[in-house]
Order: sequence, then structure tokens, then C-alpha cells
Amino acid sequence: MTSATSMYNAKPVFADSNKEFEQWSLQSRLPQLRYMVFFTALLYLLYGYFETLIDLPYANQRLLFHVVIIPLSLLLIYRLSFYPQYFKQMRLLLVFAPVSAVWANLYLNVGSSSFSHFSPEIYLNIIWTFTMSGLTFRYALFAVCCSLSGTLVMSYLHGPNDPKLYLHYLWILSACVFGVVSSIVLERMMRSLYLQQLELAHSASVDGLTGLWNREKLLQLFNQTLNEASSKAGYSILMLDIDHFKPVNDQFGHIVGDKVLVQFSQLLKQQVHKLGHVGRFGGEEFCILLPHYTLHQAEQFAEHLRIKISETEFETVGVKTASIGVCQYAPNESFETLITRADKALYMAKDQGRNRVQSLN
Ligand SMILES: Nc1nc2c(ncn2[C@@H]2O[C@H](COP(=O)(O)OP(=O)(O)OP(=O)(O)O)[C@@H](O)[C@H]2O)c(=O)[nH]1
Repeated sequence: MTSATSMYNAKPVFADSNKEFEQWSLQSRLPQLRYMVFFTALLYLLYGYFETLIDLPYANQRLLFHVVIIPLSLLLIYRLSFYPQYFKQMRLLLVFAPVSAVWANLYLNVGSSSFSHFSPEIYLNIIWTFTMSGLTFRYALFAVCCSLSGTLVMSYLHGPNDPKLYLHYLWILSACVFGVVSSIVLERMMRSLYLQQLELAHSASVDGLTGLWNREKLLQLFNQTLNEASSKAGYSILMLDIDHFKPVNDQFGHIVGDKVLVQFSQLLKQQVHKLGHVGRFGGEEFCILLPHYTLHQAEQFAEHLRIKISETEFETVGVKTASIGVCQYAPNESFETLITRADKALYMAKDQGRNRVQSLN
């Protein structure tokens, strides 16, 4: 038999936001990235040192590129990786560093008889950019295209028909193919992990039957909105309880009872929309957070909600009503105390005959 939960609760669809995925992907690859940039910086220092042992043209420029500019860019990436607020700058450097390394290589070596000794740096650079830089595919592709445009222009200027260059092109092509394939496969894996993680986080925050936030998530949203609200004007909450819900179960059964809870939740969601947050506190008790609402405004909203509920035709059971307790947040009050006060107001509403709004100062 299908469970009530799976019957009513549609699987959430997550916005596959590229920006957020890229941020998450870069963040989760930081440990690898830190090792890579650190060792690559060391490698360049060694590279620069070895070049000083050989009689090569552009000796000063070689030192400048291989001992100063590239290692410093890499170490800056390493440093920035500890500050999430600088991720954009770090990504820019992650694109800039390999491109500048390739362009420097071409500037220093193309046309010289020893070019073949230096060209492996370009092949490795392409693979590094695609697979180790932590860049998502589109950024890595952009960086490699910039590097390759330089390679092709330089190669063309220095003898496009030189058959020895065909080998060079072959290795570039191979590096691109290996890099593209690995990067795409890796990105697919990361994306699926990301979506799984979003789904997990979502299902840990919602009530399984109604899809409303659960108590823990509501507490989190309360703290979050309280900090954001800068709402010195007021912050109020509503506690709602469906009146005489037990007879619904007794008379029509639990499945119908569940359907009423789902329909009731949808109504609350529609009415609250962007004004605040709605959660289920268990059973037929619900809570609404209204940041920016004074007690008076919250009372008016609760009254509007009470009327809407009493005018709604619930499937199978017809008309149902709800009682509502309203409370305004007092400075430095804990969520638990606020909830207790709103609960008290709710039970006063019940005691006074149900289908009514009761507030408490
Ligand atoms: N179908 C269904 N019933 C639930 C669920 N959670 C709690 N209930 C039922 O909700 C009913 C709550 O009943 P009571 O707390 O006695 O209150 P009431 O009958 O609504 O009366 P008042 O609140 O005093 O107006 C109980 O019968 C619970 O079994 C649920 O997830 N699904």
C-alpha cells in the first residue's frame, strides 16, 4: 500500500543554479586546490632555478615569470582560498595563472631550437587547468581557449608548415581531449553530489507529510530573520491549531485526516507567501513567523487567515475552523519562550470557544 507521505508530498524540484553550484564545487575542491597550487608554485621555482643553469635567451624575463609572477599568483590563490568572500578574485587568478604561464612559455621559447624541451609545460598546463585547478568546465575551457589561441598564433607566425610542429599539435590535442573528458565526467559527478546534498538538506528541514518547514528549520529561520529583520518595528508569530480534528480521523479515517492537513498547509502557504515562514509543529499544530509585523498587524493577519480557513471547503470533510494564538517577540526572548507564550494564547482561544484569534502581550 502506498504511504500517505508519498501520496501527497511531491518530490521537491531544486533550482539547478549554476552560480551556486560553481561556488559549492570550488569550495568542496579547496583541499585539493591548495595542495596543487602550492606544489605548482614550488615546481615553478625549481623550473626558474634550472633555467639559470642553462644559457638561455631572455634570462631576466624567465626569472620574472617563473620565479616571481607565476609562483606569486599561485601563492595568492592559496591565500585567497581561505577567504570565501574572495572566491571571485581567486577564480579570476585561477584562469589568469595558467594562461599567463602558457603565453610566457610561447614568448620565451617559440622559434628557438630548444622549444621541444619547454613545450611539455603547455601540455601539462592544459591538463592541470581542466582537472586540477578546481575550475568548473566552462571556466577551464575559457582559460584553455585563451592559452591555445596564443599557441596557434605563435606557431603560425613561426612556420605553420613545419612538420615538427605537427607532433606539438598532436600532444596539445591529446591534452585537450584528456582534459575535456575528465573535466566533464568530474563535473557531472560533482553536480549529482551537489543535487543529492541539496535534497538531503531539504528533506532534513521539512515535514514529510505537508512539505512545510519542521520545528528545527523554523528555529533556524527565526534566528536568521531576527538578525536580518532589523525590524525594530516588530516581529510576531502565530500558533494555529485545527479545531476538533480528532473527529475527522475517527469519522473518516487517517488518510482523509492527512489530506485535510495537506490542504490546510497549502492554504497557509498561499496566504503567507512571502510575508514570512510557515512550519508544522507536529499533529495539527502550525506556526507562522511574521518578521516585520507588530502585534496589531499580526492580529489583523490572523483574523484574515481565520476567516479564509472557515470559508474553505475541505475535501470529504467540508468546513473546518482553526484557533490562533498571536504573540510579539520581546527583546532577548528565546524562541522557546516565544512559542510557549503563543501556545498559551492559542489555548486561551480554544478555551473561549475555538474559531477565534487570541493575542498575548
Ligand atoms: N491524520 C492525522 N492525524 C493526526 C496527525 N497528527 C496528529 N493527528 C491527530 O490529531 C488529533 C488531535 O486531536 P486533539 O489534540 O485531541 O485535538 P482536537 O480533536 O483537534 O480538538 P481541539 O484541538 O481541542 O479543538 C489526534 O486524533 C491525532 O491522532 C497526522 O499526521 N495525521
